[in-house]
Amino acid sequence: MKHIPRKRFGQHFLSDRLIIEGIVDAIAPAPGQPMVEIGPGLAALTQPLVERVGQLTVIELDRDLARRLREHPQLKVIESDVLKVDFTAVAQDLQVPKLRVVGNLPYNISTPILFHLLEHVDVVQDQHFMLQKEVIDRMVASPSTSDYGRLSVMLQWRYAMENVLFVPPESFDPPPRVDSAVVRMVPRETPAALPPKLLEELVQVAFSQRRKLLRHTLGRWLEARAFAGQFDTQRRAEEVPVAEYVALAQAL
Ligand SMILES: C[S@@+](CC[C@H](N)C(=O)[O-])C[C@H]1O[C@@H](n2cnc3c(N)ncnc32)[C@H](O)[C@@H]1O
Repeated sequence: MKHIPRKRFGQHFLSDRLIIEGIVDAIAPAPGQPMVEIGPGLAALTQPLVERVGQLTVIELDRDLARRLREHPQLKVIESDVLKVDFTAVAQDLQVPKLRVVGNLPYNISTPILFHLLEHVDVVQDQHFMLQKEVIDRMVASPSTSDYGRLSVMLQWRYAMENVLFVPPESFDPPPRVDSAVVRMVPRETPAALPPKLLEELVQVAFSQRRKLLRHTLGRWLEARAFAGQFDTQRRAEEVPVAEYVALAQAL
């Protein structure tokens, strides 16, 4: 039976064969690799991926799609909201130290998914995600650009990232209203040790009023914490490189 795409699940199914091949090539799956796909949908990526890896774990929220996927003998289907999936437990179940995570993500929850996976970064080998191009622009942005913000700092601290493929709306059925792209995210091997929640709070305060100088926002926050170190607050949040935010969080 034909599946009617559900808007509330962000269902835009890939239909362009060349783009699908391009994404699979960018992922470069190899036999036996432990891989997890988020939101397999109608299996546009799932099928070529599983042909190369042999076995694949997929996470799908839509009950009808999950039922179809369960008929595939090489798939292990987790029928769940991805935000509730414990990726560390998935790696333990598969008895592997690290997972490769891939997916054409539902765009309405792409940022929460990225932050959820950040909590499980220790069991991730790499991530390849299709997202709104505008979100990827923010993820990989450099300081002193309008795209540079909370997402850039929180992710660049922990991952090396690159935009690997542009994907136009016509590549999907139904087409989304925005351009898309594929990002490769590789966890950094020796990240600075610090509590992520502290960095998150600091960065949120810094970017709360991005047009103002930091002395009005972060400066006050640092004063309240009796911070006695050196940090130039005569700048705007977007002028501060990731390494300086990380060093400040470490000094607190
Ligand atoms: C953009 S579609 C991609 C479908 C397919 N991978 C493709 O490329 O054609 C997003 C998929 O994620 C699923 N999905 C939406 N919200 C989800 C959630 N919270 N957890 C897991 N899967 C979800 C949708 O049902 C849909 O299959």
